[in-house]
Amino acid sequence: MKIAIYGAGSLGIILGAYLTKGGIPVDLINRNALQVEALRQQGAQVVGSAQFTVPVSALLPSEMKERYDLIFLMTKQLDNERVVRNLIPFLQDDGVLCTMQNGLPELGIAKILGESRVLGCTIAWGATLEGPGVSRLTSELDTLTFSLGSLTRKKDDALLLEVKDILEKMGPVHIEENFLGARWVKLLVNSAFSGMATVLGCTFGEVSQNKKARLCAQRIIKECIDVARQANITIEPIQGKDAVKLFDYASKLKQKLSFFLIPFAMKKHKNLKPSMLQDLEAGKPCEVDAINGIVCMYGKNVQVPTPYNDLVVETIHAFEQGKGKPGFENLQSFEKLQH
Ligand SMILES: NC(=O)C1=CN([C@@H]2O[C@H](COP(=O)(O)OP(=O)(O)OC[C@H]3O[C@@H](n4cnc5c(N)ncnc54)[C@H](OP(=O)(O)O)[C@@H]3O)[C@@H](O)[C@H]2O)C=CC1
Ligand SMILES: CC(C)(CO)C(=O)C(=O)O
Repeated sequence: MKIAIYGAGSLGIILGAYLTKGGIPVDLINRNALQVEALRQQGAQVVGSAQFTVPVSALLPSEMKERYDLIFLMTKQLDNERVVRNLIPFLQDDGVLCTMQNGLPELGIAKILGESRVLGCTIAWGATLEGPGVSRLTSELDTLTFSLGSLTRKKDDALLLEVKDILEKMGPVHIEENFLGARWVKLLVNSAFSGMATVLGCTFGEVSQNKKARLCAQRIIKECIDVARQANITIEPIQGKDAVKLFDYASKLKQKLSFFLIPFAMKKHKNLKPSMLQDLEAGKPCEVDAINGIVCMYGKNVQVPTPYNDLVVETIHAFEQGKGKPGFENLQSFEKLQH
């Protein structure tokens, strides 16, 4: 199987390093010439929770010549239509694209490639680019899990099983038949913790320790659960935890319990710094429309209000336009929503 990672940055360098180390040849493709040069000269360097360096095959998009059976898509979800259309000539006629992006990217990509040629995978671990060819694994080693699926394929589908074997060179892969439900649980985590940590300029741990920030995260989780329920989506567990059971509430008592549980649920992920915040710090636009924005869009469609998600989107877009910056002072505007 001829395989590529398209958009080998924070995540892609780490996945590429693990696959290559595990004996799966893979091309790491990136538009940034410095990255490609460093990957060629020094190899893919993983630092942080795991530390190793592996010689890899790295290419610029202009150097792509082959047609791939499987492309892992790891660019940010800002320009997906153009990126995916440009990849069509580099996919075999029966080749598939597996998007590892956050949000709900499969639906848009399926409109371009057709449902049968799109796989999706949620990644429950985190990574931060440290420099050309170097990426820091920020999650603990027992959380390097993947949730793999598609809009149409069953659990025993041969292709899903083949991709599972490939990804298991890095960590456990769960094939998810209710794949949208698996997407929604990651969307819930990203909306609440990536959203708030980006607004406040902090880590997941700091969101859950600060009671005002935790309250906002709790409300965002509740909005996601309410929207998904109204849209007939059954949210799946993540890393063995059932977010709906833990965090949905109809009574004051359950609401208090859910608030109390948040720091425990986030313990293993306390050091995560969201990729949205990393983008803002690098002066780049971020994926907020594909994360909190998607929840707001679904909310409108099913008529469930999403005021906390709306304010995250509004606040982060303001930062992108140079109005304000991430910091705990932004909690003030969220406090107004409680009245
Ligand atoms: N980082 C994380 O911890 C996690 C990220 N995700 C998701 O995974 C996806 C990738 O994230 P991440 O690895 O952080 O992203 P990065 O921005 O670190 O990596 C993407 C890389 O792709 C390059 N790129 C962008 N557009 C193109 C293009 N058209 N052609 C070739 N190369 C391109 C970028 O270059 P340039 O620098 O020039 O933009 C960048 O180096 C996102 O959807 C994110 O939400 C999911 C879980 C965790
Ligand atoms: C929070 C994290 C690292 C979880 O995998 C993530 O999805 C992101 O930063 O985009």
